Amino acid sequence: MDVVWMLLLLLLFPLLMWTSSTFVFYFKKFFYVAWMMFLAIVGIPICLLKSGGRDVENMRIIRSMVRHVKYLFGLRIEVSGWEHLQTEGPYVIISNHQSSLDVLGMMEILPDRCTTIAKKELVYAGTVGLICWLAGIVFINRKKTSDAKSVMADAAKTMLDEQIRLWVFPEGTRNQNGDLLPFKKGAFHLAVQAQVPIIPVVFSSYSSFYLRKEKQFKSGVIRLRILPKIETKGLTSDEVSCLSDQSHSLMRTAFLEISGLVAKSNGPLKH
Ligand SMILES: CCCCCCCCCCCCCCCC(=O)SCCNC(=O)CCNC(=O)[C@H](O)C(C)(C)COP(=O)(O)OP(=O)(O)OC[C@H]1O[C@@H](n2cnc3c(N)ncnc32)[C@H](O)[C@@H]1OP(=O)(O)O
Ligand SMILES: CCCCCCCC/C=C\CCCCCCCC(=O)OC[C@@H](O)COP(=O)(O)O
Repeated sequence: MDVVWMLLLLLLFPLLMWTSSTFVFYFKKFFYVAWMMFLAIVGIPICLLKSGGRDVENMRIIRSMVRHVKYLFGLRIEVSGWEHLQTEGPYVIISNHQSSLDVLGMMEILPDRCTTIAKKELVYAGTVGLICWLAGIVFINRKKTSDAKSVMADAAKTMLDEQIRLWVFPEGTRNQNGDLLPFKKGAFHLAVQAQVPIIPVVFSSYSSFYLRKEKQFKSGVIRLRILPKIETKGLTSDEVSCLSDQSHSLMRTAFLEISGLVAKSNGPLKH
């Protein structure tokens, strides 16, 4: 009897994959999380053996372990502006944030000694949380601004002391509304406090292959554009809003361009 059920399931799986895009969506999402969890199980002992604990150098291990994942999902990543990452010393990378799939693009271009700022809930994400901690990810409590500010002020000092680069998602949350959300200020305070440049990175819209509401997850292309660095030397906290607006405007223009979208004067964005 068990064999009959097994055979039925084996037949049902390709049938569902062939006929139901909703099934494909849930299967791919499940597989993405499961595969990352599995990679983390393999990666954790490697990190521990190589560096003995929490160390930004562990990001190299994550980077090399995650690079093949795009092929499993039929995703192609096209990068432009590599030359803008040829910057010595610490800097802050800012990018838009659409989904946990951003990790794939991130690992495609992640410079050495670069870690990220993440919500504290991620540390509890099983093996993925543990490997994130081992790779020096800085966890913040978004609900307590004062705590988040002090963690980020410490990060500004650590960046300089230990020559570390930090990747921040200034929208502060995942967003797939076809445009950028207004930016939170933390990334810009961080760069000004450390007096380091900001390098904006823009991911094109995922709407041609990944739609959360419509339950669609197809093959597709992610365009990643690295923009020229923005210097912060000599700037003070008074200029943070201006810096944030300037970055937002540059990134929004690039986002629309690489996503093939046009902004209507008062209406929604259209392909
Ligand atoms: C091998 C297997 C691998 C497995 C796989 C591994 C994957 C390995 C990659 C993982 C990758 C993870 C990816 C995670 C991705 C996320 O978790 S995204 C979510 C977490 N990140 C963030 O939220 C970062 C952005 N947020 C911020 O920076 C926010 O500003 C803060 C710090 C949270 C504060 O938030 P807020 O209070 O809501 O907002 P905001 O309006 O910015 O600030 C309020 C006031 O405080 C001031 N302020 C803000 N920040 C500061 C500051 N630092 N200093 C002084 N004043 C400040 C502002 O200026 C503002 O004052 P006004 O200008 O209005 O007077
Ligand atoms: C105890 C088990 C919990 C299981 C949780 C599964 C964790 C995800 C596992 C594999 C995915 C690999 C990529 C992990 C990094 C993605 C982090 C991420 O995208 O976090 C969301 C955060 O940016 C914004 O969150 P909100 O949209 O504000 O909320």
